[in-house]
Amino acid sequence: MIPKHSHVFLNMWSVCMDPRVWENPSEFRPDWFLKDNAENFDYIGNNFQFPPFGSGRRVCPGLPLAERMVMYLLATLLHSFELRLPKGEAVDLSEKFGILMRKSTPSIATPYQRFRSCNI
Ligand code: HEM
Repeated sequence: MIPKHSHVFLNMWSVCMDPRVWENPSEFRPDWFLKDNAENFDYIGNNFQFPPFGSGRRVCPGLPLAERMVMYLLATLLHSFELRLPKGEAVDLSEKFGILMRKSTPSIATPYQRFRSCNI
């Protein structure tokens, strides 16, 4: 386990995929972040296990806005639209390494409105 206040330079992104920190890091396991576990995954920049917003002097200044809005935006989108892939296609989660981690195959999905009265 990496010490909480390590002064060793860490590559922020590789630590998110480090099996010493995360058991089976490539697995999609949203339960890691459920309420009971949430306090273990502080993301405000003091804990290097999970630094999605960076850390230190250049930590993301949009964190408080993102924290309030991302869940709301995502929930609204998923509530209002069903996203369908082209027939016969599956989502490919393989990654392409770079400054930003990208999907190696982009997914193209079509949003279908779930409710007739939906205005967004
Ligand atoms: C889920 C949403 C977001 C994520 C994951 C995110 C992530 C990041 C990360 C990783 C950095 C680099 C931090 C570092 O160098 O240590 C950064 C920087 C930055 N972010 Fe965000 N960000 C998000 C949303 C936002 C929003 C909503 C805003 C503005 C409204 C914003 C504005 C900025 C700015 C201006 C910087 C540059 C800070 C600097 O270099 O001093 N971000 N962000």
